[in-house]
Amino acid sequence: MLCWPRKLEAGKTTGEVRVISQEIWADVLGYVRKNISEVEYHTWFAPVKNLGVQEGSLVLGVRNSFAQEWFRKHYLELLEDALRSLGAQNPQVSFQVLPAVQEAMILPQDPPPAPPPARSGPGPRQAPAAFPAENRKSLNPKYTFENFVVGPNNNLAHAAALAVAESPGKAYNPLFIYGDVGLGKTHLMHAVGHYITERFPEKRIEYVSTESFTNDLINAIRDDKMTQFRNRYRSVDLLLVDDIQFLAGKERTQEEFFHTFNALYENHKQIILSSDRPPKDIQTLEGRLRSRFEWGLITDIQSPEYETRVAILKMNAEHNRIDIPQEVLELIARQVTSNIRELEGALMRVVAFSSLNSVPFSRAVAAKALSNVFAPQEIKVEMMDVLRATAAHFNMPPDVVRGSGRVREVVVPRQVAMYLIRELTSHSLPEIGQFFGRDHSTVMHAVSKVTEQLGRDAELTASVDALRRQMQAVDDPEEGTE
Ligand SMILES: Nc1ncnc2c1ncn2[C@@H]1O[C@H](COP(=O)(O)OP(=O)(O)OP(=O)(O)O)[C@@H](O)[C@H]1O
Repeated sequence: MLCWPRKLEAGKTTGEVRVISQEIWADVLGYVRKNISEVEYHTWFAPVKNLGVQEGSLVLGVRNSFAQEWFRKHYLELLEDALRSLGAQNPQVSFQVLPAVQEAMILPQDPPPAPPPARSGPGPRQAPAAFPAENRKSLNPKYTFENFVVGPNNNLAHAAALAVAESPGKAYNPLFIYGDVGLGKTHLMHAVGHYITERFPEKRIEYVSTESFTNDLINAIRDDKMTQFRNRYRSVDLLLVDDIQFLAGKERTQEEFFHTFNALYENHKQIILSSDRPPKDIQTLEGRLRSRFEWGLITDIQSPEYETRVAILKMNAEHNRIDIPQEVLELIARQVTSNIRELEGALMRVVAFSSLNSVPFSRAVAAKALSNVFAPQEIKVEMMDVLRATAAHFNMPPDVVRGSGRVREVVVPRQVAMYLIRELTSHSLPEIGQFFGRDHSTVMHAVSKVTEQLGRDAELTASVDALRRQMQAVDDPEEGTE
């Protein structure tokens, strides 16, 4: 059966499980979609609701008993394969017929069963009801200033965005933010949108990618609806345009955008543009547009340094109510260095892996979860790793194992930890002694005591074996973690 951590089972109705299982669900849908026809996918999978994990099984809500039977017969294996591809060893899936009311209640929280987007910008998520109806379509509720971690890599862009949010149309117009993929340009633009929406609910905001702007224009020309097109873009108070570099080489779109820009600018409406490069490096961009892009403020976002990456992971984990040790976040932050979207993906991968295999978070588990995606780094076993793993194995806090207690329940884990540190690290007896606040002869005694018991005491042998396997997965992420 598919095992999930007890923590998750216990809280199966909480947001925590839903968040985790939704991450898994999005991947499952991606897998399914690759393996069946589009018609089949839309007929059967689009209406399915992910109900989360219950008693170790991924529960899917279907519309009626016919669909339930159909899924059991035709898609069970495919769904199990999908979970296996995510690292589940004994996947289990079950189907529940949804009462009409429940179905309606679940809808707003579920991820859209859409195909993976060509570029992973903000998805078409549902926004809280408090959003003004017009703006909510285009702004991602997660992309707010509160959820944006400020570091040396982005503090100028952040300050400029905040200034614009406080005085739209007055501070810097246009604000031009550039930087590599996945570094937070869209997030900052949306943050300005949210800020303005909250303070001035009557203001109209339009967020659009350059690609959508181009497509809208093509459709408007085709359908003879240029007036509507112009009204739409020229009547807003804040225009956010993503990936403006894609204007390059599109003369008609550039022409139309030029007039949109002028209309807004002359009326003191705020424009924010994002791009992967500064205006001067966008080839085949008309000079008059380039110079307008340079009228306001041009600011860039760089790759985040280590501390900012850890802070982003921490905020993400807290946001999703995932209790994950700092050292695991640090490992992920060392593994993924240049793209925040990938950084968040890596965190979710570790969460899904640990959840699907019912193993607690640890550096070893994180290394294994990420080994297929990122080149495995050399991860050395440290004394602290062994102490933490041993303490968790015996269900007690690390400080107690390292403390002065003399009862057998504490002494055995302490001796096991000393034995494993001696075996798995290159630390000397005095160093290990110092780590435990003891003399080297105590460590020597512990090592010989455990050696003596191995093979004789089945329980102790099983504990040492399990911990050794877990620790060795740190050195060799390809090793099993069970
Ligand atoms: N400083 C930050 N703090 C918290 N989350 C961030 C930060 N920067 C980026 N992110 C997150 O990283 C992900 C990618 O960010 P975003 O989509 O804004 O990148 P982008 O620069 O617009 O990328 P692209 O060029 O692909 O459009 C988002 O989930 C966003 O919330």
